[in-house]
Amino acid sequence: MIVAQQLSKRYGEKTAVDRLDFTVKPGMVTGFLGPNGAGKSTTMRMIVGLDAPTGGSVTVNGRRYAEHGAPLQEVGALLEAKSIHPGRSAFNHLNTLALTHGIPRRRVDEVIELTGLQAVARKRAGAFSLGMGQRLGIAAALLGDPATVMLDEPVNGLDPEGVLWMRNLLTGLAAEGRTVFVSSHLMSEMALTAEHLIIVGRGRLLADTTVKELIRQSGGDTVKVASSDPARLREVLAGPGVDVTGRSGSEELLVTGLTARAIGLKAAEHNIALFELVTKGVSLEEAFMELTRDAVEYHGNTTTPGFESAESTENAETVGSAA
Ligand SMILES: Nc1ncnc2c1ncn2[C@@H]1O[C@H](COP(=O)(O)OP(=O)(O)OP(=O)(O)O)[C@@H](O)[C@H]1O
Repeated sequence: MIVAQQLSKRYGEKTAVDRLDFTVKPGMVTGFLGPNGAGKSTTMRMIVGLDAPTGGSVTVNGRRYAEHGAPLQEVGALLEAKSIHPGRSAFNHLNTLALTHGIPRRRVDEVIELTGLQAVARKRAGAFSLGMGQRLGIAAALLGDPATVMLDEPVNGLDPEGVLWMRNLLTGLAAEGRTVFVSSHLMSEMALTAEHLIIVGRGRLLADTTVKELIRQSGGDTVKVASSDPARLREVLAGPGVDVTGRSGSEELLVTGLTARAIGLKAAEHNIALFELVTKGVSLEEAFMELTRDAVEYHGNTTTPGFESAESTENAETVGSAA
């Protein structure tokens, strides 16, 4: 369990982390998201005592990191690429860590196997690919069999097989009851891996929510329905918690608060012919972009081809009209 209370970090005039309050709970993967420069790495560094907060506090399993007698057994972290002596083998690197932290030798073999490094464990780490280096960093993070695991961009540099392996590893660690806190810019991957999300922008907390709820709030449960009699359909669908919008003269309505199935049944009951009935999907990426639109520090000046596609524009409208 990680608990941040009014956690803040200033670098001179720059406030990198601004009064963050959040709790990362055990038994699930929590994604830590935010645009570049939002303060994710700084927050993670403060969690493991590599940076000192200028305000507030953060604890792991009830204590500040420095107060733990055996921190590697408490929280395992993969932060930015580790500096490993290039001449040292993966095995020697892990074994030295284990020896200096009172961790048994058999655990070194276990993490080497867990991270799929058996074939290269005796090779010089300096010759490792980015993906292998990433696996070695994860092996080191898991060495102390910690109840809390924190990884900054763990899928960086991994090939598709590696990404899948990472997904299974993270969900497996969470299923064992561990606290798993992971930052990533890969929204599609986070949507598959994380259950809970903490989203920051310009150092501030923007959302502390589930993946499902974030998508729902962005209009992910909106149904588009086209019918022969939109005015009459609007009447029969009206009810508590139901919101119906549509342009005058258009056959289309956008409905929130009812499933496509419920809308279809109501329409049939009142003999209203339907031409289209679609639940509109909103991806985590779209929900994230909408939430963080005003918190992006570094804007590019090019438009991604296809981003302004009919579908995206449609979704943006849906969000607007449903709000
Ligand atoms: N040592 C430092 N000195 C001064 N400013 C810093 C320092 N470390 C970070 N910052 C600033 O603090 C802000 C937050 O940076 P941080 O690296 O925590 O963001 P991030 O969310 O991890 O970004 P990214 O997604 O790009 O890794 C940025 O504006 C950054 O420039």
